[in-house]
Amino acid sequence: MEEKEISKAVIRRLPRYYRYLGELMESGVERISSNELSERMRVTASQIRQDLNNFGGFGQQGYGYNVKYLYDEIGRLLGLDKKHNVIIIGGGNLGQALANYPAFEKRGFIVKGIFDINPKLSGRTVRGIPIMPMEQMEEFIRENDIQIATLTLPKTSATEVADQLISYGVRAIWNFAHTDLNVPEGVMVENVHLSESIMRLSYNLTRYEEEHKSGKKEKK
Ligand SMILES: NC(=O)c1ccc[n+]([C@@H]2O[C@H](COP(=O)([O-])OP(=O)(O)OC[C@H]3O[C@@H](n4cnc5c(N)ncnc54)[C@H](O)[C@@H]3O)[C@@H](O)[C@H]2O)c1
Repeated sequence: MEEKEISKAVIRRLPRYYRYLGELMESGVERISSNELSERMRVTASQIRQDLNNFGGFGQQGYGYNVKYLYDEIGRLLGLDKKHNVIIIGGGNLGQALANYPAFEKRGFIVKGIFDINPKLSGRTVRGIPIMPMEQMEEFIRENDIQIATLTLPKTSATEVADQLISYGVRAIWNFAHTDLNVPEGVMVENVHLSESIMRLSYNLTRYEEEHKSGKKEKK
């Protein structure tokens, strides 16, 4: 299939489509209309049609979307049809929690190794994944075709370690350290901030409580 330029906003929504389509496939659904998908995903049907039209030729009037075809195509676009070798730098609480999560492997993200400066952690394993000293990182990256590096170390070391990773040929950084990294062109960074997510929840909760309070006042 020829691909046209897809907007960043659509790309951000693709993982969610992928998840829903995967669930539909698991429950044996072969075709779905934009209206049905809209109800499940709580997104307007017109948004779904607009988003999925980017891929062309999926929706047929009256037939809906072919779930498996769409799932495979979106998976291919997201690069999920290939395996990606991953390392984690910072084998503390968060690094170990990520290494302990087997679902990444199902999606093709294979955690090959964990690196940490703490010598007490060296030689340990997490779910069979070895924790190694930083001195071994360069050779490991070159020998194991590592594509993605996960940063779960303090922000004070993140920039320095990111620069090292880039010089060893890593092009994708999944950054959990609370700092913005300056990277050269051709290097991709995805920042994850769980605290921003809980702040959004807090905003919604606060707004609800405010509205609820004023609602009560009005009733009096
Ligand atoms: N982005 C998020 O949503 C999110 C959520 C939780 C924690 N964090 C951040 O992730 C980081 C890790 O959190 P944690 O709870 O796992 O902390 P932690 O202290 O349990 O683990 C950090 C690990 O990094 C190692 N380390 C320190 N400097 C290093 C270096 N230069 N090279 C390699 N390893 C090094 C330490 O030895 C330690 O094992 C912290 O910076 C924290 O603020 C981010």
